[in-house]
Amino acid sequence: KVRVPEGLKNVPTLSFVSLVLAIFSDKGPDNRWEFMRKILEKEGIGKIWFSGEWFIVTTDLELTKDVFSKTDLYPKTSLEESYPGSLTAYYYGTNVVISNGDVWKRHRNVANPAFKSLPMHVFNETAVKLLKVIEKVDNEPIEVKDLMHRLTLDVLGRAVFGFDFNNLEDPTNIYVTTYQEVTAECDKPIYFIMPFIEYLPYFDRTEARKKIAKINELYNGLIEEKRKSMETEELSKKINNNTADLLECMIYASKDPKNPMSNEEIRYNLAIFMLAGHDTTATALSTILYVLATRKDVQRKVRDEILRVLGDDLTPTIDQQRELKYLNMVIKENLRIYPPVHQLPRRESSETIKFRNHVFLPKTPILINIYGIHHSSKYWKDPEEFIPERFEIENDEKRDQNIWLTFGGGSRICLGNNFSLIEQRVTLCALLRKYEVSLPADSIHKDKLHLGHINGTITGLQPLHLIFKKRTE
Ligand code: HEM
Repeated sequence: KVRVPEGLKNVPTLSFVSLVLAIFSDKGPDNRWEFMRKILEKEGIGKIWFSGEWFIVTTDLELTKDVFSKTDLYPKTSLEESYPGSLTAYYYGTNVVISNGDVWKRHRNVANPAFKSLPMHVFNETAVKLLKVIEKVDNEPIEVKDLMHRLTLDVLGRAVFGFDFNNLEDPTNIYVTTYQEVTAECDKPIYFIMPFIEYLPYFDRTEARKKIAKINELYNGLIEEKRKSMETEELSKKINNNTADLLECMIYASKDPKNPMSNEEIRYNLAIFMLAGHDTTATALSTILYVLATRKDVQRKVRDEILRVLGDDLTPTIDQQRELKYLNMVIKENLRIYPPVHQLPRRESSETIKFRNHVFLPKTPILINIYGIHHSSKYWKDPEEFIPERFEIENDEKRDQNIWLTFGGGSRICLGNNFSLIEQRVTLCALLRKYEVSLPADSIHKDKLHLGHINGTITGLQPLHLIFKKRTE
């Protein structure tokens, strides 16, 4: 498979060695963009050899729009097809993120109502817990990447299936550590670069499978319990008074004979919601705190707005969130400059496709490079500058909507975008009201923020210490 297919011969080649070095030295998407920029800004498309196949990497908007609108022509690749019998396929199975056609529609129909009414009390209460943790280390550097992961795991556990991981107060409890071990094992890059090694006895992942069994036991128990509550009408009551968690909403929606869903399918969706919502929002919150710590003028302006809109409240209502116009622009610009999903999960052509003077044979893998689109000088003026005003309504409306792809696009757009935005706003309001944020003078990030590698889609971050100094109001 190393031989280049005829139709891709005239697509410029991107460096496989640079990519592997970037992955193993824990470099972020900014580093990859550096070695891809020249080709992608000029051609909009490049090819790279990876895990035994030639991939198309693109920042071209025409191709991107096609991928979003012609989902039958560019379906996602199932985990079982990409990595048959792998640990990742075993844990995440078929779910709303990785499925196509009628199967995807059924999953989306069941998951969709769950994201319509979000549990504000979970966001608010977790923000208060966060403040208590920070209070204990007042005015000393605290590692924010880990702290934000603890926060987002707690929020997800409670909002998705009513389970408190309690990671903020007790980061060493067995559910937290098992969950972290499972996700760390699933993300190990070596199994993506050389998927075949998973089948060699030396690399056997039996221990990891046992850990997955433990997490699955938790999920299965909760699913069973909630199915039972459907029989007693308890679940209907929760749905009617908007206190159901996402799992309860899914179980309720799967009552519809048009969208049946087995316990196993629901479990795969729980696993993928945790994946989709955990590192992503933690990265978003960490990078925005860095931005606020290093741009005191922005921090001051955001805080002034929060104090004006919220009055004496600690956390904002949904109506108040709409009024936080400057904060919303800062959030959007942060998500442009540091997109937590730097590359969309792989699609592949379902038939032969002609694109310009190239030919993609069926099953050609295609990756949309979000980081590249967000940082391309073809689409953005001064792309490396942090300018929240880009998102003032009049500027935002004039722009092609496909150049800000933080949450993807088309019918596969992120289901949890509001979930994450609300979580970010609530957390930031509580933090900025109470604390001044700054970067220690000796920080490794003093010249620029050093991103990192989590996996092929999600952006990581090097440890980031920030100082939270209590404000005197
Ligand atoms: C800053 C935070 C987040 C970012 C940047 C993000 C980004 C994305 C992106 C780019 C996609 C499109 C994937 C594709 O087209 O292949 C997506 C899909 C999805 N996201 Fe998010 N996401 C975030 C938070 C969340 C949260 C909190 C949840 C759930 C609790 C969630 C659930 C989903 C689901 C279920 C899909 C699949 C939608 C579908 O295919 O129908 N996301 N997300």
